[in-house]
Amino acid sequence: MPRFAANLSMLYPELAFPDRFQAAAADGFRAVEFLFPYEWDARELAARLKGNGLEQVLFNGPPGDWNGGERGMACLPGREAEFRAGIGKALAYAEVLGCSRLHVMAGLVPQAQERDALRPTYVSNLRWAAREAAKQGVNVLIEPINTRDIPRFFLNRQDHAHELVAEIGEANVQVQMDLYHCQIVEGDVASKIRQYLPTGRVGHFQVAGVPERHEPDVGELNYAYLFDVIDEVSKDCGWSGWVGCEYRPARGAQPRGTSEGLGWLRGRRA
Ligand SMILES: O=C(O)C(=O)[C@H](O)CO
Ligand SMILES: [Mg+2]
Repeated sequence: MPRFAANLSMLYPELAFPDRFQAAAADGFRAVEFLFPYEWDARELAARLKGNGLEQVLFNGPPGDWNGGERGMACLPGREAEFRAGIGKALAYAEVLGCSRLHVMAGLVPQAQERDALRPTYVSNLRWAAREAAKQGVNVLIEPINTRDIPRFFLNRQDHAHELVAEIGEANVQVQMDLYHCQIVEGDVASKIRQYLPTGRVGHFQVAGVPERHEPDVGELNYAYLFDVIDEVSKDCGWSGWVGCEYRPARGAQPRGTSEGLGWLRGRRA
């Protein structure tokens, strides 16, 4: 059975962020992920994890000016110093949270620039981040994201991500395979799991229904089937990572809306 982690940036929206740890544990989760922890003290978050018996399995590096529309800095020439400072900050959080996966967002292709022209900057930034992360046993993850949600995002396809991982050439760089984005951009999701999971280069999965990004049992993807594929391939190749539940509960911020939407998970937990 896949192991499922609650994404606390999206689940339990009716609760204050620090209270979501307890809610996730009460719903039977043993692990969590979230996007950005930086407005919270790392020690306070570590205490929430410990107090609720939870493991932190993933979070994101600083994305640049998120409210101003930025979605990462890794591909942006001229932002290297800020990128490196952000990785330093993220790794300090990773240490305190005991987290071994860091998602580094690629960033947007600036207007009037070609994606390929940004590749050297992206590769060199990721290589630097990976070497820093390796010093504390952290894996750096890169995630293809669909361009409907994030227009002009640098990284959209699984094949592009795996090509870049090979070019970066560091053992601790892996792909965060978000099946929601994968279905929107390219489809053929089960075949892609079978193609990429055995390579050892998939570090984490994330799931959500398509197209609304609600619970996995809402929408066009058959997750019961896909979880069986992950199970089957994992057994063959010895993969033992996590599946992040990164969706917006269909019942929105209604009290207990997240918990009531977890029916899809019943009987599926490792
Ligand atoms: O949007 C996603 O799918 C993510 O996983 C990012 O971390 C946030 O954009
Ligand atoms: Mg994702």
